[in-house]
Amino acid sequence: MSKVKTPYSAWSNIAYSMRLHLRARPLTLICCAITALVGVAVPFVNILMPKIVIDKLTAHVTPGEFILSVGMMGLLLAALSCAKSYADLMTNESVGTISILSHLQIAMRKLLNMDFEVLESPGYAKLGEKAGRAMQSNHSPASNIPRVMAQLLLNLLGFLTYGAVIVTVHPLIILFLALSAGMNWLALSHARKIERDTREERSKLQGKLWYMHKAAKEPSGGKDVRLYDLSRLIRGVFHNVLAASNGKERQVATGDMNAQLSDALLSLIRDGGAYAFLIYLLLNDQITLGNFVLAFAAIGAFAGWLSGIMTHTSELLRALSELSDIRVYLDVPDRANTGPGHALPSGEKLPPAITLKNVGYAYPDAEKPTLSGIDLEIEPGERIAIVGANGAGKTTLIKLICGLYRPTSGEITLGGVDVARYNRDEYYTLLSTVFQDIHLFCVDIAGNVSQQTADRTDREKVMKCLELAGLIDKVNGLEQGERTHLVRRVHNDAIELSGGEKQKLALARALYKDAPVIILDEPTAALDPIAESEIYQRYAELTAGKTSIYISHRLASTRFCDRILLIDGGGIAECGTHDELMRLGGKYAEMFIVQSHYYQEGEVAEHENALHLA
Ligand SMILES: Nc1ncnc2c1ncn2[C@@H]1O[C@H](COP(=O)(O)OP(=O)(O)OP(=O)(O)O)[C@@H](O)[C@H]1O
Repeated sequence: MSKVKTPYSAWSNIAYSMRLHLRARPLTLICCAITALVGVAVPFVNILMPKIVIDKLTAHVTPGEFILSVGMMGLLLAALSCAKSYADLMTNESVGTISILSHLQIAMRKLLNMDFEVLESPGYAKLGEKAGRAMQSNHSPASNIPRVMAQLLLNLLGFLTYGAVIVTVHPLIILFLALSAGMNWLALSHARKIERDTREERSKLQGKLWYMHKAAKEPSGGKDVRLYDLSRLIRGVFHNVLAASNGKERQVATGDMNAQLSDALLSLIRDGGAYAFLIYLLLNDQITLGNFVLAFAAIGAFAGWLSGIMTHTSELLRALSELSDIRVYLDVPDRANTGPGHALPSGEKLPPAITLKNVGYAYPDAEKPTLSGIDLEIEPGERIAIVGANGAGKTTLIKLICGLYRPTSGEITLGGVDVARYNRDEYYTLLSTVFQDIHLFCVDIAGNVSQQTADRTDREKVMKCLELAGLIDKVNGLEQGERTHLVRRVHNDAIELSGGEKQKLALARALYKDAPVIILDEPTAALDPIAESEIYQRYAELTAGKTSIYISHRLASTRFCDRILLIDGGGIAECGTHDELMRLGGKYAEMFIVQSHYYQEGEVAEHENALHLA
């Protein structure tokens, strides 16, 4: 998948984030606004108190009036502090969590429904890693946009309020403060530029580190790591990537540190200068003592508001760019037709013909197509076998027929209609498939066969399919029978199936679906010879009244098909019945003869008879 340019403006990201929180919990946004408003009101009342006390004392007001005004201020302060605590608690607890859970929900929906071709592409996986880092922690900037905005608003309000106080004392002070703030902004911009420029590279390096960490946790790879003594090699690679990643992170941290240092230095000069000027004004009777106290406190806090504006602007920009990563990942468009489609052919006894016209397919970023110029007509009810060397393109071809891939050239039709015109999910109802990589779900055996909830599962049919697939003895031997859970990571009482048993379960699943087209990609590769032979003997029964497509490396097992296709050189190199291909004396005949040497003649003949009986 090619790199996607971010199509989202800062405003669009802000609106997106607000909508997300508004939909999930509007109260959180209200609390964010309270945090900003009260966050500035509390310190303001705090700095106003000494001025009021001094003004009242110097004005010699009555004790009653003094207690009333100070008491009112105290009450106001207490009420504001309570509101602030509540709002802070709400925003701290909710904002990150809401963002993560909402994104997880959107991602789940997307991942379960998106085009398989995109899901499988490494480009999309990388987008996912980048987005994952931004959306998985409730401390990540992207998860905290409303909070960062509230903090920015708080600092802006503080800046304006305190600025107004300072301006009323003397406008020159504010000018001086603003000038030094500008210089500070330049230092912070430089730090942010470093962060932005290194972002892509840092993300790639972190992706590699996480990939290696994830791979180290996989028991399947763990075998090879131990038996081939790979740990030193892997640690070496990991160490190099880690060093490169640390280098980049240090670059960013140095930029941040320089910005902080310059902030501290400038604050010192700025505040020192402003205080000196204020003392000069007081000594020359140009301001009252009350205003001196107020402005003195305001100048001290003003620096905090200024650096708050800069820090939170910078954080917001970073959060918005992280949010773009998340949105790019979640918004990858689907090409498949998920809306209303052409009506599926119905009423026919047999499934409709599947036709491939000059079909070609190149994997994303591949130098040359894996398949090209494929012309094929699969007749209704025909039994097709696909054979060929490793990597010839057999699985790719069936994924094209399944609609999991879209041809990069040519067209595939079902009943004369381009399959892209059917609604994707309706088209999938026509297919029962067993692929080489079998995925079991964390439900019971019956649910894994029916792919339905327990109340919608036909248990009798499940048992029948398990019997046809050769798994019934195993299931009957289990204490909980077909109600036994699978996937031990999820259920403590689950059982683990062997490779061959998984394959039988996948076949039972395909049989339960009972779709008009059955597609099997090496469905017996992990089966023992007796189980494999039983499947061959039942093949006619299993595929009766259906179109079937069957990939196998066991050439003897493909002889019971109506037609055998040999895939070679990116196309159909040979096509015909077993006898026709043997007479042709081409690659199929060569492969068959080589393979048959490993079987005793009698065994092959016996096998052949069994298949013809089926
Ligand atoms: N997801 C993918 N991305 C890129 N290239 C792929 C992908 N899947 C397969 N290929 C490439 O396409 C070619 C055909 O692969 P395919 O899986 O269709 O072969 P096959 O004939 O089924 O092989 P086997 O007999 O080993 O199962 C191979 O060279 C493989 O490297």
